[in-house]
Order: sequence, then C-alpha cells, then structure tokens
Amino acid sequence: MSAPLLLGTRRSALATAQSGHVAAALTAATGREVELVEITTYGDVTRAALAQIGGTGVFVGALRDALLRGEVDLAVHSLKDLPTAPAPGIALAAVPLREDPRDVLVARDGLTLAELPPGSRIGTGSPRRAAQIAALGHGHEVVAVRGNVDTRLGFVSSGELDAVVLARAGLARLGRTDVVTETLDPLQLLPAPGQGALAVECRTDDAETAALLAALDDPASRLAVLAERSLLAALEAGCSAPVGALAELGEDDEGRAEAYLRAVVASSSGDALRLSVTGPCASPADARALGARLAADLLEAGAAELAPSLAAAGTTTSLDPSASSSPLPDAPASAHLPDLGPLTGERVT
Ligand SMILES: NCc1[nH]cc(CCC(=O)O)c1CC(=O)O
Repeated sequence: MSAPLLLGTRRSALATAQSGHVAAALTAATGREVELVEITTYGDVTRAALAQIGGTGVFVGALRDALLRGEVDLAVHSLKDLPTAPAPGIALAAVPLREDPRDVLVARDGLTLAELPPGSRIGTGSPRRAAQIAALGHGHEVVAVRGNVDTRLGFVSSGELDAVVLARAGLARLGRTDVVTETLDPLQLLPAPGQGALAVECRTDDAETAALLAALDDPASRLAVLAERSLLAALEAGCSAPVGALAELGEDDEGRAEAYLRAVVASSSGDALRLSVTGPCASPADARALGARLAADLLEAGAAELAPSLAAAGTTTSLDPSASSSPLPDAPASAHLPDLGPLTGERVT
C-alpha cells in the first residue's frame, strides 16, 4: 500500500467542499487514498477588504508554499482566484470538468434583477459584478460586502440587503442552489475568467503525483479557461479587475473545435465595453491566440481608457500570443492529456 496523498486546503466551507470533491474523484480514478490537510491563509484571518491585501492571490500563496515545502502533494484552488503570473515550481496538473460558470442572484422574495426596484441594495465585493450591474441601468445601489458564502447569504435573509450576487458553482458545490432566485444570463453579467473551474496543482518535479492527477483533467475545460485567462493576462488585469470573460467551445461546419469567446471591460461609472470573437480552439496555442486577439480588439476599442486599472495595457499588448506571458502554467510534461472529448453545452443550464 502506498501512503495517502496529502491535499492542502483552506478551511472555508467552499474550499473544503471543493477539496473533498477532488479527493473523492482522485480516489475513484486511481485507487489512491487522499488525506485533507488544512492550511490557514492570511486571507482567512484578516477582515481587511480583499483589494487592500492584494486580491485573492493571498489565498493561493499559502497553499503553494505548503506544496513547495513538501508538506502536501497537491492543492486545489478556484481557478478564477489564481493570479495570471506563472508560479515557479508549480504545475497545473488538472483542470477538472468545469461547473456552470455563471453568476446568480439571491434576492429577497424570489425576485429577479429586473424585478428589483430602483434603489435596491445589491451586495458584491467584485468590481466586475458591481460595474456590470451598474451598466444594466436598473438604478440599483451596489454595496461592497465580503465574507464567505454563508455570511453573504445572511445579508439577504436578515433584510440588510435586497440581494447578493454569487458564483453558481460555489453554491452548487455547497449544495445550496435552492437559494438562487435568478441565474444571470452572460448577456447581462459575464462571469470572471475561469469561474466555475478548479485548478489542481502539484510540484513541477513531482512526476508521480502529476501522472495521477492527469486522470482528472478535462481538456475542453482547460482550453476554455486558457482562452479566458489569456485575455485577462493580455489586458494586464488581475483577478479583481472589472473584466468578465466566457469561452464556449463547439465545432465549426467541418467539425473542427472552435470557441466563442466573449468579454466585457466595465467602468465603475456604468459604462461597459463588450466584444466577442470566434476562432479555432483545438490546442493551447489556439486558445491563447483567441484570448490575445480579443484583448487587442478591446484595447483598440478603448478598454484602457474605460478602466484605467488596466495599467499601460495599450502599449504592451501584441497580437502575437507568444509575446504575452503564460496565464496558466502548462501541464507537466509527464501528464498525458487525452484528446478533446465531446464538447458539452449541457453543464451551462
Ligand atoms: N471570489 C471568491 C470565490 N472564488 C471562487 C468562488 C466560487 C467558485 C468558482 O467560481 O469556481 C467564489 C465565490 C463567489 O464568487 O461567489
């Protein structure tokens, strides 16, 4: 019997649910036992606003440190929380089948966004969500909130807020989709790049764990999030930037893999710039090129002027995808990634 694999996880209910899900899938696929190891991160112990402590990257750093020190063999993150900069020594060993990437509304009295009267107070800590809600023009007031999923839901049940906006995937993993009053169409609210996907990481030099984790990889999900995050990286925008993106995979008339990539850059004053591209998406190079192309289109249309936090983006972005840094680490060379499976539209229900 080999020793159990050690999976580093944050202690929050969502992190534990995600880690438990990956642990069970890994045991089912490989027969190896997996043990969860709780890691406390700075983001878990401070009450400062996320934007002040450097964004969601703070959650990721502590898990990666534990991985690099050899205290754990793998770590599971919400992929949308990963910084776009590559992490030396860390491999993205698997992107499991993505959950529904959309945002949802949890509102009082079963209301939808359009039914909430002007002046309604909607809670979110995300500049991307805040800006897109403002851009819809319903006259809602966006209130900055933070805290875990239960805390946010509590603001609505207590009557303190009229609604909150959350990722559907997080609620699904917690078994709480019963509280959803509207699943928001990406035409109204584009999700964060990578939303709904998990990232399973191991050390670059740990070929044994990488080979086991490859069993969990869903190549179509990996390509979709790679296109979305290539766009984010080319805009030089971090995970708290007002940028939404969604890649949907399908086939062209000749049966070749292609992707429809949409993105929005929003300003806090309620302007939003939306563009989309469709192009081949059969390989990581294709996915990167698609993201870079849409980023260049957005910049040409004035994205940097609209959202000045996209620092100096206009001067450095190039149409050449190899010119931008890799927004997702490559799979370890030892991991065999199967061909693109059937491309589902189904999980977006
Ligand atoms: N920002 C925190 C965060 N990171 C990942 C999720 C949900 C799960 C996911 O998107 O994969 C959430 C909560 C939320 O945005 O509602």
